[in-house]
Amino acid sequence: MIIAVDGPAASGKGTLAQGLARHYGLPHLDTGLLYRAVGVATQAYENDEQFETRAISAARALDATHLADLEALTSAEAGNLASKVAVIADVRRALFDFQRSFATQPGGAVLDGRDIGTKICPDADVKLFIQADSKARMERRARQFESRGQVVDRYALFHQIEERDARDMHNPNGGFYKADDAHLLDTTQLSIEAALRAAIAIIDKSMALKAGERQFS
Ligand SMILES: Nc1ncnc2c1ncn2[C@@H]1O[C@H](COP(=O)(O)OP(=O)(O)OP(=O)(O)O)[C@@H](O)[C@H]1O
Ligand SMILES: Nc1ccn([C@@H]2O[C@H](COP(=O)(O)O)[C@@H](O)[C@H]2O)c(=O)n1
Repeated sequence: MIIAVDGPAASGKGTLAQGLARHYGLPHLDTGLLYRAVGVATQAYENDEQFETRAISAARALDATHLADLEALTSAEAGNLASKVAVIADVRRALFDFQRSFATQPGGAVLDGRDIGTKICPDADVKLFIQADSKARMERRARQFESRGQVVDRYALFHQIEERDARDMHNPNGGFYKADDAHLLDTTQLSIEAALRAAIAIIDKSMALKAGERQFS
């Protein structure tokens, strides 16, 4: 079974995807980490004319060793850099095969990102689009950073998240929108556990419906 989980920054899609992977015994890929790793590898060229070519080379050279330093990859700066390299068509092309072969491994997988249901796995068995209002997302991210001992400027963080969302939504090479067959799950008022229970209910119902359709076709 392939489960696609998409949604904006700090909506909780990664946490949810991890929980789903545990529940269904599937491997999980946080695809944002790939873009973050490319962004971090290209950081020194951010304001340089070589930025694009360096990002493409980094994407082509990416392997699992570049995904190890989670602390660096999950910083606000890495998220920002990720959304800058994510607009480059050849970067997306270079990362496509990695994501696609992860998704199509025997038994299936859970992938979370922005374009999983639309571009990477349009054939996913179940697609979830996770939503939460901007203030809730900012607060979740703020607490995440504070738990690492960082001092957080909530006003700046709110604007950073909105800016990144806007860049992602208007990315001409991205696919960040809710697929027609994706299930919308708003987690603004849901705890992590309640969001996971709601997602499992959606998936189980959807898989049961599909099994029923197969039986009568
Ligand atoms: N339903 C929820 N209620 C409260 N906190 C949550 C909820 N879901 C996730 N969180 C917390 O919010 C923070 C961000 O969650 P997470 O990393 O899963 O979001 P994300 O959408 O994957 O973010 P990004 O796209 O930026 O990687 C984490 O600290 C996580 O524990
Ligand atoms: N499938 C994806 C995943 C991510 N991106 C870009 O990477 C940035 C960081 O992603 P996070 O999920 O870790 O926040 C994100 O803002 C996107 O620009 C993407 O394009 N496609």
